[in-house]
Amino acid sequence: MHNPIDPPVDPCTVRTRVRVPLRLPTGLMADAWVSTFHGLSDGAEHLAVELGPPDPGTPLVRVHSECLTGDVLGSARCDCGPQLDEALTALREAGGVLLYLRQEGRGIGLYRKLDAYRLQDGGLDTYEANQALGLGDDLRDYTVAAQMLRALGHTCVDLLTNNPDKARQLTARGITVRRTHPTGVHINPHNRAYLTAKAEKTLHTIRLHERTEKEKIA
Ligand SMILES: Nc1nc2c(ncn2[C@@H]2O[C@H](COP(=O)(O)OP(=O)(O)OP(=O)(O)O)[C@@H](O)[C@H]2O)c(=O)[nH]1
Ligand SMILES: [Zn+2]
Repeated sequence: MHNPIDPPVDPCTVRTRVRVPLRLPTGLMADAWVSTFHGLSDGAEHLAVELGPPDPGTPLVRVHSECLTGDVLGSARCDCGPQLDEALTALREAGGVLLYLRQEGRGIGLYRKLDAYRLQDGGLDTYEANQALGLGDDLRDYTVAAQMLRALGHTCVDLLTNNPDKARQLTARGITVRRTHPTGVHINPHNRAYLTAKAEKTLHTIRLHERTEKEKIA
């Protein structure tokens, strides 16, 4: 877990390494530029993707934690895939930055997340499963997100998230969060219990009474 009394890491040690265009298919308004970094405090290969109109002033920022099962494979056990799609659309329109953080499984890694899924299929919720594995509820530290934003020249942002801890940690790391925009609610029968646990235990701003069109029909 993030420790609020950790001293801030010197942001001047972090700088972009390369910044290259992704060469998106035409028709998507503008290209996306992907940046890598030198000196990130956890040494992992996090990515920043700048989208939409350049120089948007206070950029819209999505701090997205890696979820291979949801982002890439389309798993409906969580809401990560639809959140990523939604963020990419919003960023293309408004102009902003996606920070794609390599924090799979809220920081416990892919294999242990799948261990946790097995425990959840036995009746534990997402946090109880982490605890049964001897792990904290959420191991994510967003120091690297603050470092990446500073290296890109952003110290004031609008944040797209339902997770209050992201704004709290960024603020503690010297980034001004001017506004927080909630993401949409992407509920389905397979992720309802997961989203309920997030709303009740970690106070994610998710309006659970909203039902998907599919659920209304079922
Ligand atoms: N340990 C664990 N990690 C999970 C589980 N389901 C999704 N994740 C991971 O959780 C991370 C996404 O976190 P979420 O809590 O869904 O959302 P958030 O990033 O806190 O908040 P938002 O900004 O609103 O999306 C990704 O790294 C996923 O791999 C699970 O059941 N157990
Ligand atoms: Zn996910």
